[in-house]
Amino acid sequence: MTTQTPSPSAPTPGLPARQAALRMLDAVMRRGESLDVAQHAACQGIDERSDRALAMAIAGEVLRHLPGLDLMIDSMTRLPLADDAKARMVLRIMLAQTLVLETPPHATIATALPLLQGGPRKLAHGVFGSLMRAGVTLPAPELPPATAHRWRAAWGDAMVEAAAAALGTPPPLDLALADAAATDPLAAELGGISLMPGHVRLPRGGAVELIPGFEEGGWWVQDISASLPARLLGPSRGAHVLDLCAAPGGKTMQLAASGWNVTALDNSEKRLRRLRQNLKRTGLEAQTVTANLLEWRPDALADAVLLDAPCSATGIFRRHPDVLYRIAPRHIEERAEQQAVLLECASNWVKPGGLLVYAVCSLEPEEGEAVVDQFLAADSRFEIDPVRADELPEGVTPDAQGRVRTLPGMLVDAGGLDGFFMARLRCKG
Ligand SMILES: C[S@@+](CC[C@H](N)C(=O)[O-])C[C@H]1O[C@@H](n2cnc3c(N)ncnc32)[C@H](O)[C@@H]1O
Repeated sequence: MTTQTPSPSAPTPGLPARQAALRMLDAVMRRGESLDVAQHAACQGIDERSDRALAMAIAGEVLRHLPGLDLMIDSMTRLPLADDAKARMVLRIMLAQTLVLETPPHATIATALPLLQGGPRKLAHGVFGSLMRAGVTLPAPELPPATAHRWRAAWGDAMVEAAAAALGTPPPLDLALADAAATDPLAAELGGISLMPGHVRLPRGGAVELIPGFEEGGWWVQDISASLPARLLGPSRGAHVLDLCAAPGGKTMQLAASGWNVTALDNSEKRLRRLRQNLKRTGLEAQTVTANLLEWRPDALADAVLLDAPCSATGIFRRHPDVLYRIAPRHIEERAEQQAVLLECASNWVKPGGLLVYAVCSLEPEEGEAVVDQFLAADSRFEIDPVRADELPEGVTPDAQGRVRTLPGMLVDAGGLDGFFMARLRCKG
């Protein structure tokens, strides 16, 4: 048997995944890109799916645990490393690898230290080695101070504690079913639970394509919170609904499955392609329109309009912890301005007596409650159509005005849910 020694120019095995993780983190923290977008460029040239998944896992875990990792690093340096120092980021990667992903320390050193080629490798090696010898363990996850401060002011201490706990808990995988009657059999088959008809929750994510029934298309992945806005329109017998800002189509599929005649509009052709693929897989139907909502006119007023407006997406921080580091107050302000304009536009396409549902997957009241309050104060054509408790899963209740706000801390024993805001408005007859 011969042993092959790697040629001196061969890359260290495992290094490309760490390089990609470093590039992704740089894109999120410096350029404000989302991890999903950053992943594409950062993983160029990495062929193995498992390496791309590892890069994503490392970057995600760094973001999930960042304040705690920084505390450890700072405990071992005489002077704190600059926030954006490469050595700090590499140390974060090393600690996340070993403490979260359970890579043995020697393998972490071999695969991550080369990221500091020509830089302070000795320092990083020393800090990491000292922390390992001290037997450090991972502290409980924490929100970044700016987010914690903002959410504490909006929702109180208990919400901030619940959000930090949610950050450290792998979120479950929710399936939305085309046929609500199939709920119990599917839950039994997949070993899941159901919180509402048409909903099945599996304990955690994984390769969705490998879940039995994926090819048959009887369900799609959708957090229970994200399924609530379309549920507020109820079933229909072919009435016309405009699903505005529709892609990739979770709500389009719900509406089509509930009997609505759906026109699904989005300004992103790329995202609409995914919507069409989703419709094809599930065998559901909708007309699709690629257009900027602000420049489009429908042929006729609709019986109902659903506006799932673009937002900061801070409500999905459990699955996308990068939002915690990308979203600043100025982004929230910009989004809120855009949402007000989109809501005003969408309201013009509702028939008298028809319904308008406004929704955002944001935990910022400026993008939810405030947008609807402002709209109603300026537009006397609409009034709130209060949501009833029996339209929601047990443990989620409408607010005093009949709007719905889902927060970390709700349904915790069942695995929690994403943060959403939604309101159902009626166009006065
Ligand atoms: C929150 S996502 C929609 C998610 C979708 N409703 C679902 O359930 O799968 C917001 C969408 O708004 C679209 N969008 C943003 N600005 C738009 C505009 N001016 N006109 C049309 N679509 C827009 C984005 O491309 C994005 O797909």
